[in-house]
Amino acid sequence: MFTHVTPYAGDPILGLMDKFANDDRTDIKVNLGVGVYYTEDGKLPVLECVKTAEAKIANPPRPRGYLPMDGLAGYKKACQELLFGKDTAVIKEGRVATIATLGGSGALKVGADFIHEWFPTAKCYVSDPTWGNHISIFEGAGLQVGKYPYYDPATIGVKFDEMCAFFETLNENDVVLLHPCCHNPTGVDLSREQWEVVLDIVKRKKLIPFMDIAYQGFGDDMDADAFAIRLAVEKGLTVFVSNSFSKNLSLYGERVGGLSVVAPTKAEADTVLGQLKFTVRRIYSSPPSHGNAVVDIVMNDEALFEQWVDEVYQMRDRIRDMRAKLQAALQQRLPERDFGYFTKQRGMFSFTGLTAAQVARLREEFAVYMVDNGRMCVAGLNNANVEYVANAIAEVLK
Ligand SMILES: Cc1[nH+]cc(COP(=O)(O)O)c(/C=N/[C@@H](CC(=O)O)C(=O)O)c1O
Repeated sequence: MFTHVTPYAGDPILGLMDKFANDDRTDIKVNLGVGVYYTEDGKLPVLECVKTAEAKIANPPRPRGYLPMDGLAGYKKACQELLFGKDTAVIKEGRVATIATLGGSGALKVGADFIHEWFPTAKCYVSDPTWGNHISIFEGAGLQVGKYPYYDPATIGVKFDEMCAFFETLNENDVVLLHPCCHNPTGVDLSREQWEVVLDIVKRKKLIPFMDIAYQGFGDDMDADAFAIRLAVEKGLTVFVSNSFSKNLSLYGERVGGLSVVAPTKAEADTVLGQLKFTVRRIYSSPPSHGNAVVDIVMNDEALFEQWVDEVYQMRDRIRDMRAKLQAALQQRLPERDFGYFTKQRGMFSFTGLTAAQVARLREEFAVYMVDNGRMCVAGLNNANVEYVANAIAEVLK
C-alpha cells in the first residue's frame, strides 16, 4: 500500500536533538545545534514571568475549552503591540489581521497556504542561506521556492547589490521571505539604510514582503529588532509577519506564535482575518489554550511585561558574553585567523564557516554538535564548556 512512499531523511536541525540525546559519551558533550536558549548551567529556563502566569492559570483551575480559531484577543493584541508598537496608527485603524498560531512554524504555514490560495501565481524567494524549514513549508503549501543572494562568506556580510538586483527581476506579488533581525543561520542582518533601499524596491515592484521574526529581543532590543517591520508599515506596504514566542518566552513546546497581515484598509484586514481563520480551521482548527493564556497574562500585565523584557535581555547579554569569550579563546589559539565574526553576528546563531567534514569531526571526535552547514547555536555555550569548544574548533581548523 505504501511501498511508493519515500522514506523521510530526517531534519538537519531537529534530527540533531535525537543524535545528541542518544550520544552516551559520559565526559563532555555540547549541544550547539537546535536554536534553543540554555542557561549558564546548560538548562532550558522557565522564565520567572512564566512561572507567575502559570500560577495564575492553575489557581483556580480553568476549564480547557476550544479557543477561537484566531486565539485569545489579549494574545493577538500582544503580538500586534510587540511587532508594530503600542498605540500605533496601523493598529488603531484596525488594519492588522492577527491570529495566534502553532509557533512561528504554524504562522509560516498558514501564511503560505493563504498566499498560494489567493495569489496562485506567486513564487517565494528565500535568502541564501535561510532556515531550512522556510523552503519546506512554502513548497509544502504548493509554492515554487527560489533563493535570493544574501550571505557573502568573503566579507561575512550581505551581498547587498546582488540581492537588490535580484529583487528587481521579480514579478508583482512574488513573495520575498525576510528576516527582520537575528538572521538564521548567519546572524548577519541588513543595516537600517539597507532596509530603506530594499523595502523601496519591494514597494516599487509590488512584491509581498513576508517577515519572519523568531528572535525578537535577542538582537538589540524589542523595538530596534522590529525596525524593518515598522519601516515596511511606514512605507505603506502590505506585509506578512510571522512571530514566535518559542525562544524569547522559552515556551518551545507550547507552540506559541502569531501571524499578522497588514492590509491597506480595515475592510480588507477583516476579510483577510476571516480567510486566515478558515485556513486555521482546515489545518488544525484552533490554537493551544495554555500557551495562549501564558502570553495573554504576561504581555498584558505591565509588571510581568517589564519582567519578561528584562529576562529576555539577560538571555541576550549572556549570548553576547559567550560570543566574546569564544572569539577570544579561538583568537588566542589561532592568532593568524580572524574570528571577529562571532561578535559581529547577532542573535542566537553564528555562521562559523566550518565545512560539513569539520562539523562531523567536532561531533564524532569531541561530542560538539552543530548543524552541518556550520551554524552554531551560541546559546549552548557556557563558562564550563567554552574553552573545550574552542580547543575542539581549533583542532579541526588546523
Ligand atoms: C527563523 C525561524 N522562524 C521560525 C522558527 C520556528 O519556531 P517555532 O515557533 O518553534 O515554530 C524558527 C525555529 N528555529 C529553530 C528550531 C527549529 O529548527 O525548529 C532552529 O533554527 O534551530 C526559526 O529559526
